[in-house]
Amino acid sequence: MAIQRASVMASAPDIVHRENALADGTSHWFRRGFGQAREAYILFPLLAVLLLVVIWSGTLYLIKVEQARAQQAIAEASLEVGATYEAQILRAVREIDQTLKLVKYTYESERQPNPLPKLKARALLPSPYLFDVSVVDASGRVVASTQPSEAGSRMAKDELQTLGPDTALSISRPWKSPVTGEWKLRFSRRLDGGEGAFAGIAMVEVDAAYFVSSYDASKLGDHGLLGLLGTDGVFRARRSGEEVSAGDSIDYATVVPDTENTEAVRTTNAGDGVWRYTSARQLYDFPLAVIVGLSEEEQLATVNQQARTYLWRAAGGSLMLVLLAGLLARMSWQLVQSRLRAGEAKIAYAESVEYLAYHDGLTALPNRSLFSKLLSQSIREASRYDRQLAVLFLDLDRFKQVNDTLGHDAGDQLLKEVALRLEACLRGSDTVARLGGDEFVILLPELSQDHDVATTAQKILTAIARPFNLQGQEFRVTASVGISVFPQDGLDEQTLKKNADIAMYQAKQCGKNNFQFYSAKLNADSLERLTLELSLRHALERQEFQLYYQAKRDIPSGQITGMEALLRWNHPDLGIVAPMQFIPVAEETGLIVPIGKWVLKTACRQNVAWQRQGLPHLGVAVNLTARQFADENLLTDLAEILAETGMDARLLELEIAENLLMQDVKRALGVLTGLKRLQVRIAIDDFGIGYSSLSALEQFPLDVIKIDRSCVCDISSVSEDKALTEAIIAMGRTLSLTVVAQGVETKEQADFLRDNACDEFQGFYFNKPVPADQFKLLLQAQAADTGLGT
Ligand SMILES: Nc1nc2c(ncn2[C@@H]2O[C@@H]3COP(=O)(O)O[C@H]4[C@@H](O)[C@H](n5cnc6c(=O)[nH]c(N)nc65)O[C@@H]4COP(=O)(O)O[C@H]3[C@H]2O)c(=O)[nH]1
Repeated sequence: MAIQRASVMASAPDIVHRENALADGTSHWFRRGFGQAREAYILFPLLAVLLLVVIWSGTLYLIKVEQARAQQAIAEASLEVGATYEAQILRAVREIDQTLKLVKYTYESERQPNPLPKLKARALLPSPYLFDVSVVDASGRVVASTQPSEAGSRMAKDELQTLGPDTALSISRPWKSPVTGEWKLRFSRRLDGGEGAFAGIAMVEVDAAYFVSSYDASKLGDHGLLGLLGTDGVFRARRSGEEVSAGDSIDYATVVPDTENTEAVRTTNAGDGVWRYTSARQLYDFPLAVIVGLSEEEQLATVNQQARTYLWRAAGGSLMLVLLAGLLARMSWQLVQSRLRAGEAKIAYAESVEYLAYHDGLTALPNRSLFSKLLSQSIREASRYDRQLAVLFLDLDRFKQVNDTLGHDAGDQLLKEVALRLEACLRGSDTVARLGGDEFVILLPELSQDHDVATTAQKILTAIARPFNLQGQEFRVTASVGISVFPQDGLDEQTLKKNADIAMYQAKQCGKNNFQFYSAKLNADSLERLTLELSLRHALERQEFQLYYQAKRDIPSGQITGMEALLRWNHPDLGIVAPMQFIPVAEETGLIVPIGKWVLKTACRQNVAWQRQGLPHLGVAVNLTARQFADENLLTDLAEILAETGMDARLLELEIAENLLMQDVKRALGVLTGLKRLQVRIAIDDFGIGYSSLSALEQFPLDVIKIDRSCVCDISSVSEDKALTEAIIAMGRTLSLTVVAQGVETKEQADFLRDNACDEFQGFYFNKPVPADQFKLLLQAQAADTGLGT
C-alpha cells in the first residue's frame, strides 16, 4: 500500500494541495503555538522582572531617602545636645572659677590663711558634696579644706610648680582618687602674697563624673558619647551609657573645629568601634571643649527597622510576583499546549476524514472519487506530453459464489487478497482502485506500447487465477479484464471508463478469465446491449422503474376481475424501454432477482393501497422469469414481502412460463408446493406454444392457465389456432382451472372466446396496460357503475 499511496499523492495535485493545506495548517498551528509560548515564557517573566526592578529600586530609594533624612536629623540632634551640654559645662566651670576667685580675693585682701570658714559662713562656698575647696600654701601643704580629710595633706611639689606661675584658671589632668577610685579633676588659681610673691593656690576638686552627669540616655542611648576635652587633647571626663572614663587622649585639632561653624561628623572611635555623629565645640573662656556623639546604629534603629520592613515587604511582594508570573506562565503554557493538542486532534481528524473520503474501507485502496481525480489528472498530463495511458476494468468471475457459499467474511478476505495481488503486479506509478463489490479499476499512466498493457493484464489474470486460501479452504476465482487506451479509445475520463467497462463485458462474453481491448468495431447490437446492461445496473437505485397495470375481465359480465402488473423502464435517454428488450438482459445478468423483488413489493403495496382506498379487492398477477423461479430465496423473499406489505396472499398470482415447469419437474413441483403453502395463486403463462400434455400439467398445483397471445391472434381465421384454443379451454375446465385468454385485440376474438366459455380475457380490445393512477380511475369507474347497477 505504501507504493500505492505514494503514487496517489504524487499524481493528484488537488489532493496534494489539500495535504499541503493540512501541512500549512500544521505549521500555522506551530507558529501560533510558538507565539503563545513566547507570551508564556517571555512576556510574563519579562513583566515580572520589570515589576521587580520597579519594586526594588523604589524600595531602596525610599530607604535611602529616609536614612538620609534620619542622618540629617541625628546630626542636628547632635548639635542641639552639644549646645545644651556646652551651656551646662560653662555654667559649672564658671561656678567653680567663681568660688576660686572668692577664695583668692578673700585670701589676698584679708590676708587670712584660711578664708574658707568665713566664706562658708556667708554661704559662698559650693556644696561640699560635689566640690572640695582647699587652700594650699607655697610649700604644698593643704592649709584649709572643706573636706576635713584633705587638711594637712601635701601636694606634690612638681605639681604645685606647674600651677604656681599661672595666673589663669588651671584645670588639671584627671586622676583617680586613691580612696574612692573615682576620676577627679582639680581647678585652681594662684594665691599671691605680699608684693606678688607666690603664696600657694586655691583649688576645687570635683568628681570628673560630675561633668558628664547630664548624660540623658533617652537622647544619647546606650552608646552615645558625652565628653569634656582639654585643649591638650586629654579627656577630662567621658561617658558612654553607664561607663564613665577619663584620661584618654585624642588629636584635639582633628576633633574640634577651630571655626564657629560646628557641624556633626560621622566618625568612629577606635576604642569601641561605634560609629557616631559627633559634634565638638570649644568653650569660649576655658581651655576646654565639649564633645557629643550620637550612635549611628542606635539613632538609625527605627529607620533601619522601617527599612527592614520595607525590604521584607518588597521581598514578599517579589515572591508573590514571581509565583504569580510563574503561575500565569504555566497556565498560559498549558493553554497553548491544550490548543496545540486540540489543533493536532483537528488535523488528525481532518486527515482521517480526508483519508476515508478517498479510500475504500475494506482494502484501503483509493476509491472511485480518488480514481476519477487521478485519471483526470493523468489524462491532462498524457495529452500535454503526447503520451498514452490505459484504464483496466477488472471484475471477478466467481465472486458471488464465494460470498454465497463461504459467507461475507470470506468474500471480504478474498477482496483484500485480490487487492494485494493487484498491487504486486503494478509499478509504483500505477494506481489500483476499488469501485465497489468485486470491481477494480487500474490506471497505467505511462505507456510506451500497447504491449505493456497486455503484459500487465496477463500478469494480473495469472495472479488472480492462483488459488486463494479462504477460511482454510483452497478456492479459485478468475477475472475478466477490459482495457481502454487514451487517446484512441476516449479523450475523457467518462469515455475511457465506459469503454473499459464495455471491453470487460466483452471479456465476460468471451468466456471469462481473459482480457479484451476496447474496439470500436464491436457490433452495434452488442454495443447497444452492453450499453443497456450498463444502465440497467443503476436503474433500480435511480428509481427508473414503474409498474403498469392491465385489466383482466370476466367474459360473461365484462367486469374487471383482476390485473396484471407489467414492468416499464423509464430510461433517461431512451424513454420507455419495453420489457422484452431489457428483461432478457436482466435475466442473463441476474439483475432480474432484485428487480423482480421490487416488482412484487410494489404491486402488493399498490394493491393494498387500493383496497384501503375502498376499491374492490382484486387479484394482481406478477410475472416470474426462470432465474427468479430458480432463486432459492424466492419463498422467503415472498413471505417477507407479503408480511411487510400486508398483502392477502390469495390475491397475489404468480405467472410462470410453461417451459419452466417442464425443465426440472421435481424442483418445479417443490417450488409450486411452497408457493401454495403461502396461499399464493399460480398461473401458467403463455400456454399453447409449448407442448405440455394434460397429464403433465395435472401434477402441478395450478390455478390459472393463460392462453398465449399467438394462439388468440388468429383464432378467427386460422382453424388450427381455433382448435388449439378450444382444446386449452376444455382442458382447463377439466382441471378446474381458470382460463384466461390474453392478447385479445378484436371483437371477433372476444366473441369467439365468449362463445367457447373462456373465463377471462385480457387485451388491447378492452384495456391497454396503464400506469397505476389511470388504472385506479378504471376501478373507480367500475365501482361507480356497479353501485348504480345494484
Ligand atoms: N400485441 C398485444 N400485446 C398485448 C395485448 N394485451 C397485452 N399485451 C402485452 O402482452 C404482454 C403480456 O405479458 P406477458 O405475456 O406476461 O409477457 C411479459 C412478461 O413476460 C414480461 N414482463 C413484463 N413485466 C414483467 C415483470 O414485471 N416481471 C417479469 N419477470 N417479466 C415481465 O415481459 C413481457 C412483455 O410485457 P409487455 O411488453 O408489457 O407486454 C404485455 C402486454 O402489454 C394485446 O392485445 N395485443
